[in-house]
This record gives sequence, structure tokens and C-alpha cells, in this order.
Amino acid sequence: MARRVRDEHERFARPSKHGSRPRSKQRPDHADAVPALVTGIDRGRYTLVVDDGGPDEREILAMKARELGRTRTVVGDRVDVVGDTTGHEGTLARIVRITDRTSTLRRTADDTDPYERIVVANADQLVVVTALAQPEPRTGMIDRCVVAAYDAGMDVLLCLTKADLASPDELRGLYEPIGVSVVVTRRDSPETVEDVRSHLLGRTSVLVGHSGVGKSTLINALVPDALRATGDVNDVTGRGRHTSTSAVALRLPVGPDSSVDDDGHDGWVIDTPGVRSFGLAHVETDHLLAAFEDLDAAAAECPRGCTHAEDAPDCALDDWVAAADGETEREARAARLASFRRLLASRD
Ligand SMILES: Nc1nc2c(ncn2[C@@H]2O[C@H](COP(=O)(O)OP(=O)(O)OP(=O)(O)O)[C@@H](O)[C@H]2O)c(=O)[nH]1
Ligand SMILES: [Zn+2]
Repeated sequence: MARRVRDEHERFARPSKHGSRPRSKQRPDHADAVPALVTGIDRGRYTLVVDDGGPDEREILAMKARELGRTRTVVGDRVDVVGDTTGHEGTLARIVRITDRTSTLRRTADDTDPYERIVVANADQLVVVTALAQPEPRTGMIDRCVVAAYDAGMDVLLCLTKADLASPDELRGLYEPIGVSVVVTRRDSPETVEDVRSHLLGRTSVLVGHSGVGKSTLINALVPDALRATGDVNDVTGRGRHTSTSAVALRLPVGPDSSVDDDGHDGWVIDTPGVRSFGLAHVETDHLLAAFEDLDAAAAECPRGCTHAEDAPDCALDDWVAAADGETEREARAARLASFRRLLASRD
């Protein structure tokens, strides 16, 4: 997407066929534009934060300038705005530029949504919120999140909730070996919430999770002003569900633990109430492989066009496991290869 955004800017910058008027006349470069962060979107109206973390930090409302055409703007985007950026009641600024994204978390079209979408821009961590029980954890869902995050170049934090109901050991054993950080919470233990916070400080994190896993409970504990709706949701009417279905960025307070390093960056937490699944058809094997450095290196010996799947003939990854030094190392390699292949298969 970063590429496409750039192309669209370039198109505007190209001289017109009908003469050579100075470029500034065709498209003012908005020297007076101010940078802002997109924190919410509601029917074509964008909520932005200007002077993020600075003395004049304020929330403003904006629309997209016509010159941006069909370029999509998503939560997490860094943009430039012109017009009335005071944020006073009734004002509406204009977004004139979208800064190149450092990451794009995507989902492919699926049965419920026919469009490939960028879910969030510029996030560096995906927090997969999964209950240890009620509802039962589903590794298929976690795998798909891990693939989407690794494809986007994001880290993964697996947040296991409801630890009062079941043990986290099995899931920990499954995901820690593939580079996923694991943190365990329970509603009746405020310390566990602070543990989560320490993983979020200074970063931009996207939280995803199925209905009922305790995501809203967690967000409300982390960001008391968030007021995310919690409780048992009626699956038929959807009553009890937060009304917003699009992502929203919430500023993360540093929290009560003064031992944490506060260098002015408290971080952002992005809730994604609308995201119930990740379609993964867009994810390329090589992209996923790049998240596994050791496997990536070993795959250099694979035959051309190797799929690296379980049934791939002469896949060098199998040789890599066989060539391990000693039983312990061989088992560790086998486990990593099995995890990689499981993630690969979760795309289908
Ligand atoms: N036993 C137990 N229950 C919890 C815990 N955390 C949350 N719950 C309960 O789980 C239910 C769902 O919690 P929510 O925070 O609403 O879950 P959610 O993931 O936001 O779900 P939606 O609102 O449907 O998106 C509520 O009844 C919570 O009280 C926990 O640590 N232990
Ligand atoms: Zn291979």
C-alpha cells in the first residue's frame, strides 16, 4: 500500500499535458499543513490527534481533501492537514497527504467482506487476545493472526485471559518457540494488567480477539477512559456489543507502576471491534518465511519454486532438521518447522 500511496502522489506531481504552469499553481504543496495521527473514522469523518504528546495536543475532526482521490486512509495513518486545525466545535480540517506507512496490517476479502482491506497502518505489534476458557482457545485463529502480523512485519503478543479458569502452559509451549511473546491475565488481578501494559508502553499495538474473550475488560483496565462496552453479548441481536465497528486508537496511560520507563511515549492501543477474522490469501510464502530467520537461511537450498509444505519434494527444510547436532537440537528444529508449516497451511 505504501507503494500505491506514493504512486498516487507522483501522479499529482506529474506536469500536465496542457502546458507547463508552475507546479505550485496546479497543486499547492500546503506548506502550512500540520502533521496528525488518525485515531478514528466514522462515515467519512476522521478523528485526528494533532501535536501528539506535545503541549498543544488536541483532537480535531477532518475530511479527506478531494485531491487524495480514492486513496484510503486508515486508523494509525500519519497525515498532513490544512484548514482550521484548532479543533474548536464545528470546525472541519482537510487531510491533504498520507505519510508512507511503516507497516500495513491487512486482511483478504472473505465471505463477510468482499474487499481486501488495510485494517491498521503503522502499528508495530499485534496483540491476540485469547481466553484460556469460555470460550475455548482456538489455535487456528491464533495461527491466522500470527501469519497476518508476521506478513505485516509486526511482533505478536499473545494475551491469554481468564487464567483463573485454565492453565496457559500448553499455549505458551506452542507459541513462545516461534517468537511470540506471551502474557497471562485474570480479571481479579490488577498486577496482570500492569504486566500487559509493560509490553505496550512506547509502542502502537493492535488488539484483536473474538467476542467474549475479555478484550473489552482488558482495554478498560488499561485505558480507564476507553469505556468499551463489556458483558455477555446476545449473538442474535448483537446487543451489548460496542456500536462502533471500525478501529479506534486509544492513548495508553503510563499506569501506576512508576518503575516503568516514562520517556514521554506512553503508546497507543488500537481496538478493532469489526475484525472477526483474518483472510490470508494475500500472504506470500516468502514473506512468512522471512519471519523465521533460521528456516529462511536453510530454504536457500530448496529446489526452485519449492512450496516448503509437508509434501514438497526435496524441501531443504527437512534436511535442515535431519542435519541438527544432537537429539535436543533436532527436536527444536522439528518443532519450528512444524509450526512454520502449520502457519503456512492456515492460509487456505
Ligand atoms: N472468569 C473470568 N471471566 C472474565 C475475565 N475477564 C473477563 N471475563 C468475563 O468474560 C465476559 C466477556 O468479557 P468482555 O470483556 O465483554 O469480552 P470481549 O472480548 O470484549 O467481548 P465482546 O464485548 O463481545 O467483544 C464477561 O462476562 C467478563 O466479565 C477473567 O479474567 N476471568
Ligand atoms: Zn522448501
